[in-house]
Amino acid sequence: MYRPHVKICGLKEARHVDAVLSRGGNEIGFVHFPPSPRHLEIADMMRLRAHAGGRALVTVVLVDPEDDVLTRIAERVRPDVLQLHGQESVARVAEIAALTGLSVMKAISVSQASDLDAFERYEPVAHRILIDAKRPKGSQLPGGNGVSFDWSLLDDLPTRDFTLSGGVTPANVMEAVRRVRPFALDLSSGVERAPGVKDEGLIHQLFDALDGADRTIHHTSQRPSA
Ligand SMILES: O=C(O)c1ccccc1N[C@@H]1O[C@H](COP(=O)(O)O)[C@@H](O)[C@H]1O
Repeated sequence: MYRPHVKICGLKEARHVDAVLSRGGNEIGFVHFPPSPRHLEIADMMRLRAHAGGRALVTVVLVDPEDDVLTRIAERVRPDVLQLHGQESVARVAEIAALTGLSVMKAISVSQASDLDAFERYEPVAHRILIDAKRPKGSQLPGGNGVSFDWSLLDDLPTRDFTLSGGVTPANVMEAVRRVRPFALDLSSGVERAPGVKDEGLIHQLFDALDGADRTIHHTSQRPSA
């Protein structure tokens, strides 16, 4: 039976952390990037991290972070994963992993097949790769824009060991699971009623959809072959 690892990102309130964890979410993400409507200061991330305890992986999303920010976050928030969502080079990703001793998930942005060349370049230095849509024109944010990309571009990737993000919602999550079959899914805007405002009802709708997917895939795989 297959259900992807689920990360819900951009959480700002304990009640939303609880909603995600009550439905079996595997990973929660906090954004530390001041232009984002989901930005949290270090003290807020520490509070929510303590609230989550060991119930899920905790990830902090950063965009081209300086060493002093990395050190403060590693020491004070103590996340399990750092998500690097900026223009960090391969060498810089390796440096950040060594500096912090944390798992690093590098985001790569895709709008055409050649963008996936980055996958092979980052794979040797990043513990995980996240594949997101390119930012739309005019957006200040490199992620969290609620836009997806053509998932058929992923058909030729030789692995499913990546995190799919960008515009995943309760309405299309089943299609993402069936079409792409990624190790993990990551979403933020899809469970919000406005930018940066999570909606408990949408969080439940997402997991309801995934629970339905569980059953469908299980039945199909149990069917005896003719
Ligand atoms: O969510 C943000 O505000 C954000 C800011 C800066 C970098 C990344 C950000 N979010 C990440 O973007 C993707 C896709 O989000 P969405 O579901 O399309 O809204 C996800 O990985 C978030 O972690």
